Amino acid sequence: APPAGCSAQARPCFAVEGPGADLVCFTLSGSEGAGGSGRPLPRCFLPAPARCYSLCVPAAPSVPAARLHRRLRQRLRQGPLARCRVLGLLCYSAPGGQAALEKGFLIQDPQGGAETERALEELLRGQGALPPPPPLGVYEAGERGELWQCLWALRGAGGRDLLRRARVVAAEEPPLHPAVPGLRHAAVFLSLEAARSVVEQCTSFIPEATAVLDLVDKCPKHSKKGDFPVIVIEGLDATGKTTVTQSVKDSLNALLLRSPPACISQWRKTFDDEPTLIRRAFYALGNYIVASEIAKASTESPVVVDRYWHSTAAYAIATEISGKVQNLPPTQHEVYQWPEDLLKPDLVLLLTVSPEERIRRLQGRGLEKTEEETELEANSLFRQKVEESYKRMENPGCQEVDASPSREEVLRTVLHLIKKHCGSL
Ligand SMILES: Nc1ncnc2c1ncn2[C@@H]1O[C@H](COP(=O)(O)OP(=O)(O)O)[C@@H](O)[C@H]1O
Ligand SMILES: Nc1ccn([C@@H]2O[C@H](COP(=O)(O)OP(=O)(O)O)[C@@H](O)[C@H]2O)c(=O)n1
Repeated sequence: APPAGCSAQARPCFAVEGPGADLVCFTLSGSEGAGGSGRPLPRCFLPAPARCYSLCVPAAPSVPAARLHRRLRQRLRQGPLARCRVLGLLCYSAPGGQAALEKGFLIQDPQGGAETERALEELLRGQGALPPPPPLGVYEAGERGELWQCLWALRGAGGRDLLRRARVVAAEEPPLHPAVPGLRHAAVFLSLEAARSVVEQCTSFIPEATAVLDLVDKCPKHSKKGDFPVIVIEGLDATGKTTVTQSVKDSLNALLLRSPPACISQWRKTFDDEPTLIRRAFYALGNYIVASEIAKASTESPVVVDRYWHSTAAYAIATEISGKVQNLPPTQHEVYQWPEDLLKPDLVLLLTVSPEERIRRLQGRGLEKTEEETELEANSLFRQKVEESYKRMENPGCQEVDASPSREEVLRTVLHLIKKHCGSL
């Protein structure tokens, strides 16, 4: 009979987000003989003496859960745990299942030994009761080389209870990346209210959140565009957005705006240090503030905007969806749609350059790099996912401009496209 707590219906699947592009997937099987026969175990479980552990917290768009996940990630880099390798882990339902997504970590301890397990237990006990700390998954080899997961609930005072013991069996990669269904609530906010409510939950521990909300609430709702054209310039870092927006401003006598707007950019660092849920909500609200600036300015002159909604969505999607470009939500997915309550520009141009040219320009500029920019350089997959997400945006979509030629030529192309779409200026 299957061990207690492990029924066929409640069978979670796991995807390990390895450093490679693939999701390494496994599931749990109740009975010893069932499933997986002949298929190799997922390669993320290293052979003895190495040991593996797992921790998962709900991926529901909740501020406390998002902060618990981030706290655990930070703590897993410290003390005796620093010698472990930590990989991202997503726990999702088998096809047809109803379980909500959980996000966590697969912890590989290359040396094995009791110290790591003790440190993990201490770490979990130190997290307090709210939200409840996740159970600890411990993986151990059976007599015939098969692998078992023991799921332990830790008692606050010490000791632990076995929740279930189940065999680990290799599984197919799911047809859709497990993070895709939750994206719209966890990272891409499709209305002012959705983003606002996340930032509102942060006011008790991020004082700047109140200031951001005050600014947002001062903006007129549903700002309408004036009669002058509004042109947005998008693209990866160092593709020439600053250069192009400045020249377009001079050529058209336009007003130049940027997202996030100046009035909240002093708080960027604070929000960039927060988990995705909070960080992306901050940038989303920035766009609504910019919208009210665009509405006002476009009654008086053309407006050119350096980054806007498409940047917020594309970076959010690309950071949340691990692995290869094929893991992105399919075209026409809701996360590629413009929020209905956000002022739409007349034209969005996406500047693209080859990866080599972009790195040349980054080095030429010689400014300090943000963590995300460094990651972009190190991880060309991430760069490809940002660019592909930009290209999938709809209503309005992005019109691509090859920004590799000289500054003068790029400007000529951009002005030509503006003229074509927005008529005489
Ligand atoms: N068409 C171009 N050809 C060569 N270098 C360029 C061109 N456009 C911009 N640059 C240079 O590349 C670097 C990045 O450009 P920038 O406009 O700051 O990009 P972004 O605002 O997209 O980060 C700057 O040093 C800039 O002078
Ligand atoms: N509208 C915006 C603008 C920036 N961002 C975030 O800010 C980062 C890039 O901003 P940046 O100021 O470094 O961009 P550059 O203008 O320097 O190219 C992206 O990685 C996004 O995470 C956003 O989410 N939404």
